[in-house]
Amino acid sequence: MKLLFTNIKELLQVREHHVEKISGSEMKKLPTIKNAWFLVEDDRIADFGEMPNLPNIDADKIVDASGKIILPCWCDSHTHIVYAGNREQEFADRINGLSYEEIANRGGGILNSAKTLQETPEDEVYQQSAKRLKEVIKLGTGAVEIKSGYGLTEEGEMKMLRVIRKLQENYEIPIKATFLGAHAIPKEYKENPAAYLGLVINEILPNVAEQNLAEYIDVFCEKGYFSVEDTNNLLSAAKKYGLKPKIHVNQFNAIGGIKAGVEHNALSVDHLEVLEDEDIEALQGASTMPVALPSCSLFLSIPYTPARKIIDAGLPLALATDFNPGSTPSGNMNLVLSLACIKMKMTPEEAINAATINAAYAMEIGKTHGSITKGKKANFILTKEIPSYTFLPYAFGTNSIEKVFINGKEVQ
Ligand SMILES: N=CN[C@@H](CCC(=O)O)C(=O)O
Ligand SMILES: [Zn+2]
Repeated sequence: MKLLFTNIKELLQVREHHVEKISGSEMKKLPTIKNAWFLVEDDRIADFGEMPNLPNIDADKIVDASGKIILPCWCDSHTHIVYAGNREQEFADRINGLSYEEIANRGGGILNSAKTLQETPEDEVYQQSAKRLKEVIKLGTGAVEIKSGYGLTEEGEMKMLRVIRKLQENYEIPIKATFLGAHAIPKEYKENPAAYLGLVINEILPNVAEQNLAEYIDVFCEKGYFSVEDTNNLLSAAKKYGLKPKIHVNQFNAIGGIKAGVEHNALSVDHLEVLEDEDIEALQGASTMPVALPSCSLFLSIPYTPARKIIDAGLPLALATDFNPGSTPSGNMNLVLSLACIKMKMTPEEAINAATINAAYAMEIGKTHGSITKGKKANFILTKEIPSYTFLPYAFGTNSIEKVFINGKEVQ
């Protein structure tokens, strides 16, 4: 099946060759072709170029994309899409003055979602999660990472990871699974948190690895959750099973988690709302991708990750949603882009690079996704008629997407 798009106003993120990641001032450059054609053959990007040079192509279908833009789908490298129920009562409690921390301390927060998850049958968790996945694909997301972490028992964590596996089997987009057993201390372990970490390391992790249910290991490295020492112990244990770290660090406090992550060759360090100079230093020269989650900052009214400080230090940056019931009940990457521009002062070019190529790096799918490159998977967005690509983050809250294509097929 050959699908040809003609008269495209602008084709974005065009890379002749695969680029691993984009750092520092390079992030301001977004390669594009104006007045372009774009050929998809089956599930792959076959060719592209400028309209005046369009060769004679025997296409099965031709789409006139006049006034419209084509760009690679967003890659969302940090989500908690698999969960049960919601936490809108906590949202109301926060409006009435309680903080996220106060809600967590009285047994709400992650523990609240863990209770609901444990009580909800696996198939029901699957149905609720699949609904969210379908919703975000329609919003232009063509790859997601999904974490466990609302089980907090062996049974609960395995249940979540099995749901992720079922999503992997039933959906065509790349889905990466992350084991986040060390997300919070269950209340039964309040007096003995070390015993819970022991359970995660000695019981659940080996089981997860044996059943090959996760590729990555995550931990909430934060005051009141897991210390840097806990993080080191968990990441060392996970390494033996071949699980690479992608970790939650520096959300509320800078306690040295970034350095620990880099020392363990973490694929990414995520959140970074609170960032000190030594954290930036730790990231210099590392292969670890910093990941910002601006819709979490919006929802919790916490600081935004200092993108300028990160990028101006020559580092790369990726953007993700953090879709979860407590801190970010939204999986809309388009909103993430707008927030990155409006609140973090990223240029539209930087934001698009962060949500495509760098995001693909943060989930190790860069060879097949994240750019318009011949041979890569045909996961792309066709916009409505819009004046320019800057309109995408500018018109926040407007859905500028006309169609989404996954593996060359239009998402219905
Ligand atoms: N910070 C840790 N975990 C999630 C929030 C979890 C929750 O509140 O349910 C996050 O990334 O924001
Ligand atoms: Zn998260």
